Amino acid sequence: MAGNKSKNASSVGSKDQRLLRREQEEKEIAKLEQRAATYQLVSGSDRQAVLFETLPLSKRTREGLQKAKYLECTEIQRKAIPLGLRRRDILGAAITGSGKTLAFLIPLLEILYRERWTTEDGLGALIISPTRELAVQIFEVLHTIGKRHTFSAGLIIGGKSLKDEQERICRMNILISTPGRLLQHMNQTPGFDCNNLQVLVLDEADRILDMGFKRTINAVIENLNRERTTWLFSATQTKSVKDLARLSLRNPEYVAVHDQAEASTPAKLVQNYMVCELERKLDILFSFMKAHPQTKALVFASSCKQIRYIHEAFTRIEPGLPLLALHGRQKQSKRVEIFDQFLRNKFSYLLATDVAARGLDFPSVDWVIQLDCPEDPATYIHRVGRTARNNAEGRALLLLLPSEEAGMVAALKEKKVPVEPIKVKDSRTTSIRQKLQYLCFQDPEMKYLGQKAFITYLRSVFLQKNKKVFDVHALPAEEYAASLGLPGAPRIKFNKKSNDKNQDRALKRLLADLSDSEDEPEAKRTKASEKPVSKVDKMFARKNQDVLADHYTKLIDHSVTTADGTLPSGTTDFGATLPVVDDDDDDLVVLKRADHGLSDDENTQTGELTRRQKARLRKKALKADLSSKVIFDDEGNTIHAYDLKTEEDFRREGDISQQIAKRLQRDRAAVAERDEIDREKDRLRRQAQKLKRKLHEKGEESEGDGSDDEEPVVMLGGASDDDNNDSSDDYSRASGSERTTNHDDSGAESGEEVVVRKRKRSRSRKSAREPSSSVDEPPRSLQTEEELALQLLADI
Ligand SMILES: Nc1ncnc2c1ncn2[C@@H]1O[C@H](COP(=O)(O)OP(=O)(O)OP(=O)(O)O)[C@@H](O)[C@H]1O
Repeated sequence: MAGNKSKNASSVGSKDQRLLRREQEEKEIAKLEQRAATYQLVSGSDRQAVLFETLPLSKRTREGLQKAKYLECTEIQRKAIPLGLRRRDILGAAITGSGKTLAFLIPLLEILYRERWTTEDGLGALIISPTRELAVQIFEVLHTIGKRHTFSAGLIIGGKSLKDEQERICRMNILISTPGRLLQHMNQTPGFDCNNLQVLVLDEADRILDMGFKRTINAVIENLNRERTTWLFSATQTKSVKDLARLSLRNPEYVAVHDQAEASTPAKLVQNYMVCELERKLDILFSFMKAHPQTKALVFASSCKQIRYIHEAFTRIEPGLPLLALHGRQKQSKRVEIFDQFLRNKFSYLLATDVAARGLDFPSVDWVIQLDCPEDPATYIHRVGRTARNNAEGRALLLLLPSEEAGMVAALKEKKVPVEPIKVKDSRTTSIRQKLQYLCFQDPEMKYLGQKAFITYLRSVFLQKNKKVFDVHALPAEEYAASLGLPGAPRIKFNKKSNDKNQDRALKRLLADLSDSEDEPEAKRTKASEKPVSKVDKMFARKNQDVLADHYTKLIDHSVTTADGTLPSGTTDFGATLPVVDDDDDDLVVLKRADHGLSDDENTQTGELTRRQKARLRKKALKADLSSKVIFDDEGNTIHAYDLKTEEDFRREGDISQQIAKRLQRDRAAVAERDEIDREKDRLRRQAQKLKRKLHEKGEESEGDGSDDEEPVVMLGGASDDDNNDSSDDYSRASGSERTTNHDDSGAESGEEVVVRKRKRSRSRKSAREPSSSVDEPPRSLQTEEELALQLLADI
């Protein structure tokens, strides 16, 4: 009784507490609404450092920030948060590493809090990220600062079971997702409703809005309500009116922190470029790594295949190097593992494609090395932005080919990127060519990787739009191949018909294939889902290329031509070892059908006729003599099967009505005879089937007559020579196996052979149970009966 009393008292107490808390929160929300409006007025001209404490933020958010030791706003936060709190649409642009993530996460939490959002209200905020890794990172920041809030948040990035996600997704208040997976849920998850959405955030907005995601994002936006608030953030923000119209932004505020700044890259980032020949790139990279063992660096290359090759080769040459590799062709679990490892490592080199170029916040990266020229200044800015983050120092090195220097340096300067040239010290560069050659010679797998790296690099250069910077014909293919340790340059033929449209399509594919985030599903889904790798890739997926080489040499044209029909400079014919075959118009390489050197005339002279020639002869013969049925001999000569009788021939044979009567009589007799045969066949077939049934029953009986310790093993499969060899005979005989050949009803061998093996056969028991046949009819063995049945069936 007393216990009940105290229970009641405590439940009343907690109810009171809840009510009290609710009341306090209501008061807080009212105050926050008011302060947010006033704060905005004051903060416009305020250039002083701003503490999070002073912003009109809820107690829960402030506690989360304090716990994570975020005390003072960065500039983009100072400018964007107040606007966000007022639910204005925002276009936020600020240099890499300047804190854009908090600039949207804080107001997002606040808006939902002020809306008193609960699980029942469904999805309140949606953040879209171009890559899985970035989505994970945003989720972690949200988790850190939103700890005190009660919203449910989910990460939807693919690479996991769709079903598991489907179960959770409908309960989420905040979702962080990659575009493709999000659309998949919009299409496939019942009850996933985004109609109540309050805030939509596109992180790395220019990337999400570019052609790689265009159709996906358009489809996603169609599923969203228009009354939402939309925020776009990036270090290289889009100002395209078209993009903004697509998102139905309402009078957006453009918050650009570094617009007036001297540089569009972090102030403490030292940036250099080095001009070097293509064939020296790996030597330079290797020498750099040897000279800087205690460094945390990110190395960017254009394609997954290059990353794989360099990673594999360098770890074999110098096993002590702390090397990691990250690219979009890895499994999600592997990607997460590598990401975490690089995050934790103090000294390490991470070889990566552009999957790591945007947004990722690895702590204390000292160097960013760009082995291959980036696609454009925006990509450059994001790549180098992995270092010198949040006011820290950092260094960036860009390797440029002589043909790329003028165009790229000019483009970078135009985008306010202060990059200075430095020279390679030959004396400090070690050549690893011989080591790579040895590796490729020793291990076909390495050679195969090298060939793939070669092809994808050339392809990436060919597909680049900016032809002022990227000139595939200026590449020294043979020397580059040698620098990868290959015995020669794989032959590539560039398609003449490659126009702008084709180039666009190909570039889309390249984006999926090379820069390769699996979260760039559009390119994958548009074509790549049916065609996940190009024909070139498939070709190179063959590991026995050398075996095929001779054959393919005949199939391909030996004159390597380029788009303008000339030989690319420095390209040599190494096609025999590495034929590249592709007949897609928009693909980089095409197959030229082989001229087998066999002309019709030559063949005729040899006296052998091709099938086509025979067909032609037949056609000719038919045309020449349509009145007679002709058949053909092997050489295609016509033979008249029968000649038509003329009326005169017919009359000469006697009275016409008599001839007809005779003919009828003959036909009737033939029909009767045929009927008799059919009846007999029918009888035999029934008899055979009956016999077969009996046999079957007997067979089952004899199989089943073993004791419990009998263990039949049934193996099904086509008869092979091996089945007749000694060992298999031994096996079957010694173990008392019986071999029967299955036949179909027509008596033909079905090709399916059943070997029934019994480990133990109790002969005594079997004979005891076998029905004793009548005395005058000796018992027919299973085999004899079967043979009889088969004979009967064959007769039919
Ligand atoms: N107010 C702050 N005080 C201290 N550190 C902060 C603050 N805001 C952000 N940071 C830190 O700065 C780093 C960079 O932040 P963030 O990743 O948000 O940058 P970003 O602008 O989104 O970069 P990118 O353009 O590369 O995506 C992170 O490590 C983050 O924890």
